Amino acid sequence: MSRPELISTDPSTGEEVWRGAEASAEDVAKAVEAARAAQPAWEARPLSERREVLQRFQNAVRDRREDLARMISRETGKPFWETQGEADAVMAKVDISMTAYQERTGNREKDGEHFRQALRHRPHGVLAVLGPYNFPAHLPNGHIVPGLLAGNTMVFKPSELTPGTAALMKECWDAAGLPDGCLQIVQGGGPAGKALAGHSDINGLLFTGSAGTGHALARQFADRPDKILALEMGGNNPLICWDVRENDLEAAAALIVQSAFLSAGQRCTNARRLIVRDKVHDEILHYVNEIAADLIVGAPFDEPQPFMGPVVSNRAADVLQEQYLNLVMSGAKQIRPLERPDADKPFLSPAIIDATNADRPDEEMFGPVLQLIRVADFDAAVREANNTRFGLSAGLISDDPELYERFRREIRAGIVNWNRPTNGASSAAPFGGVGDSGNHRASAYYAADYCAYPVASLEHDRIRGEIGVGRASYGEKKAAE
Ligand SMILES: NC(=O)C1=CN([C@@H]2O[C@H](COP(=O)(O)OP(=O)(O)OC[C@H]3O[C@@H](n4cnc5c(N)ncnc54)[C@H](O)[C@@H]3O)[C@@H](O)[C@H]2O)C=CC1
Ligand SMILES: O=C(O)CCC(=O)N[C@@H](CCC(=O)O)C(=O)O
Repeated sequence: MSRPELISTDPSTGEEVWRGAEASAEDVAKAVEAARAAQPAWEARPLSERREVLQRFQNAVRDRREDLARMISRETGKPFWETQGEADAVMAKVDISMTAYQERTGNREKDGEHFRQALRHRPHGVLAVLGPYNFPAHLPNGHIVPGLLAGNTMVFKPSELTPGTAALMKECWDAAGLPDGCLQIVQGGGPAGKALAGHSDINGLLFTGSAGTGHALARQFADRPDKILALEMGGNNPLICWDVRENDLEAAAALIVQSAFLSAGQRCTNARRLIVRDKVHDEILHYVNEIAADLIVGAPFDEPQPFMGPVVSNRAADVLQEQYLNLVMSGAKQIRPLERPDADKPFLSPAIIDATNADRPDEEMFGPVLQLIRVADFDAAVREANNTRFGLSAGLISDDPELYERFRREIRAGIVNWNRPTNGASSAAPFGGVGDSGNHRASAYYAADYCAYPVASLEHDRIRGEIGVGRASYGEKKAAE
């Protein structure tokens, strides 16, 4: 029986980018079976050999850096300057994961008087990875590299919007000599993801995507405490701007614009809510508006390069327009409207809306919309910042270090920044959130933790056994000594 086709298209032109077959449930089962068959030999290889494969993968990505960046730009619409950065992040992940593996999950032995204590780590076995579209190479790679390094084999289902990027990454692994079966790609959307997540022979699932899908997966895994489930989900991220000196206003506005509109607002770490002191910060708004008006929105390979491209699809643009309209209808005031110059294309302008007196649903608006919220004092600002079921990233822009001390202590989020954008997190630090942003299995530097489990041992080279207190002859033995 022929399989349904999966086609990815360039959001900025509508042109076809990649075409292939969508995996059926049987294909998913075969992929898991192949990964299972390959796992013991991969784990048995010395760590040095697994590291060499990873380093060859890094070289293969270096050789194809531009191809990879082009493919990501074509499938997502992200500007070429940005996707070259994503290709670099893919390469950088290898060294960072090797350091993290040693530091977080390395082996240790300690000799005592009566026995040796050892701590070693073992891979879980076969791990499934479900990837998002917005960083289709870097984020799944952030699970795959540490997973393979720890000795797992992996089955990766990329986003249905970015199959070509996953296929190209696989070519890099093949060029690196990763043994057959160690990384299986299954292409498809929700149904393929469900089949993979529900397969009885995976040992765990590493997910990056929306909170809605993450909740569905948590329900699917509810009765499987034996399987590892790492959920990296979205946010409704706050950025407080407070007590900024006159001279710093323009710089503050640049931080706000970058936080809100980088990647056309399609980063989980983008600021969604800008919280300011009632009336006082109108100058900031003036600068934010001025910079936002100056941002180039364009196709990925345009010259000069755009600041941001389209959102990923017409469907995504429709959803955002609807969410925006709902805010307007519920009382929000437009400061910069959300515009879509061509109704058949998903290019959106950066939008700012005063939502202070609106009914604001605590949902992630995954696009270039920044909601302004005015409050009376800093207590109210922090309360508003924490007024969300999510807790991924949060930022404070202020010249006052004491305010930052308070903010850092009182805010609930996994990424908390001061006078830096809310996005652009480092892979050399843990990356994850609280609330509906994750399930306490931070990724990036801490990905090593969910890719292996600890085994603690008490050991002796020779057999030494004795029953002491409680054995009838113990007293006599003691007396004889
Ligand atoms: N916390 C983090 O590290 C990050 C979170 N994200 C979040 O990801 C979202 C954007 O990515 P999307 O691709 O739109 O997310 P999504 O949740 O729609 O899809 C993610 C993956 O799950 C699959 N999937 C969808 N429904 C499924 C189901 N019922 N069962 C199994 N698999 C299913 C998709 O095919 C895709 O591979 C945003 O919410 C963003 O905040 C994105 C990047 C980083
Ligand atoms: O996973 C890592 O290595 C670091 C985290 C990271 O790259 N975060 C990015 C965006 C991820 C996203 O929003 O999709 C960032 O903080 O900008």
